[in-house]
This record gives sequence, C-alpha cells and structure tokens, in this order.
Amino acid sequence: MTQGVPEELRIKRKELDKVDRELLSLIAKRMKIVKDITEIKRKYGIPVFDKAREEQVLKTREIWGLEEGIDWRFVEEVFKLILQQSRSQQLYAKSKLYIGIYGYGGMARTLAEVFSRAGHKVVITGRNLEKAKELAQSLKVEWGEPKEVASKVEWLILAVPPDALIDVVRELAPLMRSGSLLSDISSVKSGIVDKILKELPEYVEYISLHPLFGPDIDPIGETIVMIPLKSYDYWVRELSQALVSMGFEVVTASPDEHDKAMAVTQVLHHFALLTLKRSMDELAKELDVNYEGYVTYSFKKTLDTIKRLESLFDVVKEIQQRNPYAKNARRKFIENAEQLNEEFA
Ligand SMILES: O=C(O)C(=O)C[C@]1(C(=O)O)C=C[C@@H](O)C=C1
Repeated sequence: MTQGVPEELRIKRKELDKVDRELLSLIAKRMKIVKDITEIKRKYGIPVFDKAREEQVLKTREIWGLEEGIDWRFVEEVFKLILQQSRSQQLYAKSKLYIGIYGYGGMARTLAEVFSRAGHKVVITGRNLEKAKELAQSLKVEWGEPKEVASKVEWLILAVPPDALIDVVRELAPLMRSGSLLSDISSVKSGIVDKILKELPEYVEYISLHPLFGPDIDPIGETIVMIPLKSYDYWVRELSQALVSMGFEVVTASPDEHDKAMAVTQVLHHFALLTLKRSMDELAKELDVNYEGYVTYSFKKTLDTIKRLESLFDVVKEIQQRNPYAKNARRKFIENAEQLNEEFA
C-alpha cells in the first residue's frame, strides 16, 4: 500500500502519527485526573454529573478552540464525547445494593450494565432463563430463577412490557424480602401503578421509575423520573443517592404529573416527528424527487431521531395509546398545524 505514496505525504503522515499519539496520551492524562475526581466525589457524596460545570467546560474549550483557529462546533462535538466518557468512567456506588433485574431487553441491559459498572451487585432473571443467562454472561453478572431472585435481592426492577407487568408482580412481590423495594420502568404510569399497588404485600416498598432514555444510548447524564408510591424516606433517599452517584439526573413526580409532562415532551414529540416522516415520504414521491443528498446539518439529527423512533415503533405506539393525555396532545398538534398553515397561506 505504501508503494506509490509520495515521500512528502509519507513524512506528513508520520508527523500525524506522532501528534495523534500525543493526543491520546493527553486524553489518558485527563482520564487519570477524572479518576482522582471520582474518589473526591465518592468521599463527599458529590454527584457525578455536574451540568453547570459541563456548560463551563464546553464554553471555555470552544473559546480556546477559536483562539487556535478551530471551529467551535467541532470543539463542542469533541468535548461532548470527552465529557460523556468522563461521566461513564466515574460511576460509583456509595453503598452497594443487591439489585435484581427482571427482563433481558435493551433497557434491562442498559440498567444492568450501569449498575454493575458502578459496583452494585446485579442479578438478571426473567421468564426465559436462557435469555437471562445470555445477558448476564455478556455483562459478567449473576442470573437466577425469578422466584429465587425475588426472594434475595434488596431492589427488584421489572423491565418488562406493561402487558406482562401485573402478572409478574402478582407472582413475585409476595416472595420479596421485608422492606425491599420494587420498581417498574414503564413509560406511562396511569392505569399501571394503581394495579401494581393493589398487588403489593404490605412489607414491600414501591417506587416507580421512568428512565428518560432509550436502550441504545449511553445513559450517564440522562434523567430518571422517580415516582415514590409506597415507601418510607429510607428508600427514596437511598435510591435517589444511588442514581445521582451513577451520574443520572433525578426528578421526583406523582404519576399524574409524570404523564402530563410526558404528553408534552414525548407524546407530542414522537407524533410530530412521525407525522413529518410520513409527509416527507409522500411529498418526495409526489414530486418525484430524491432529497437524500440535500440534508442540512440539523435535519440530519432530526432524521436520526426519526430512525430511532421507527426502530422503537412498538414502544412509541404503546405510549401514544396508553398516556391519558395523548389524544389531546395529538389534537393540539393537528390544530396548530392547520392554524400555521393558514398563517402561511
Ligand atoms: O468537574 C467535575 O466535577 C468532573 O467530574 C469532571 C467532568 C469533566 O470531565 O470535565 C466530568 C463530569 C462532570 O459532569 C463535570 C466535569
């Protein structure tokens, strides 16, 4: 391959090799400092994720980049990646929890991975033990029979679709340890949490969770909504601290507050983007045009989001169907589209 490469290009490539090596050494040096920061944060119980500091980091680096003649957007992208890596390197567990995860889908994997990386003891279970075992082995954590797991963990997280949820609660909740905690992670809370509450024995606590991220992204720095339904202060404090020290932002809400907020940020957002996609496809066909080469920087991001939504279509549909405020949200969207259409006429 080197044959035919002009000598001066070869020399320049060598120079690049050297600089890139130095770049990596500097990144490793930064990571070592981050490790020290983790220890300090663990000592004082300071959250991993510090939004204000990250904003300051991005702003200063963008300015320094400009001083060096480097485009700020590039600097922003690079430092966003560095910060993401930095956060995910920092996870710590102040007190170690024994956590059971029922399920082997994408969210089960993401949560199990983060919890075990932070130092918690994780055990995977589910109806299909082979699948549970497969996931557990790939993450190097334990697996076990549902009943056995339910009876030994301190915190059992059910990462199963809403239709399967109640049966699992009915089967496993009575076997849980006194004072232990149960959580579901469903995207809509109305019509689900009440049913779960009815099934719970008196000695089991219940905090419903909604991780506001999909299974396919690095979750550190993202938000988890915490909905305490049946718990003493102990678990609310313990859980909130555990999540914060793993780098999550925690928002506490009631089930109704959660569903209302999600009607705005999730239902409307998904509906608008899927409507956009269908309209794009129809219009492109009608106009007989291939628009793929004409995609702007920000539209590329929109298309990526649409692709993600399409790959999670079942979940998207379920949210649209189950959120009690979804119908109104969709109507608002249609009304506003019509109104805007008149304004633009
Ligand atoms: O300064 C901190 O608190 C850090 O943990 C370091 C760091 C960084 O890598 O710069 C990482 C995560 C925080 O969200 C903010 C900044």
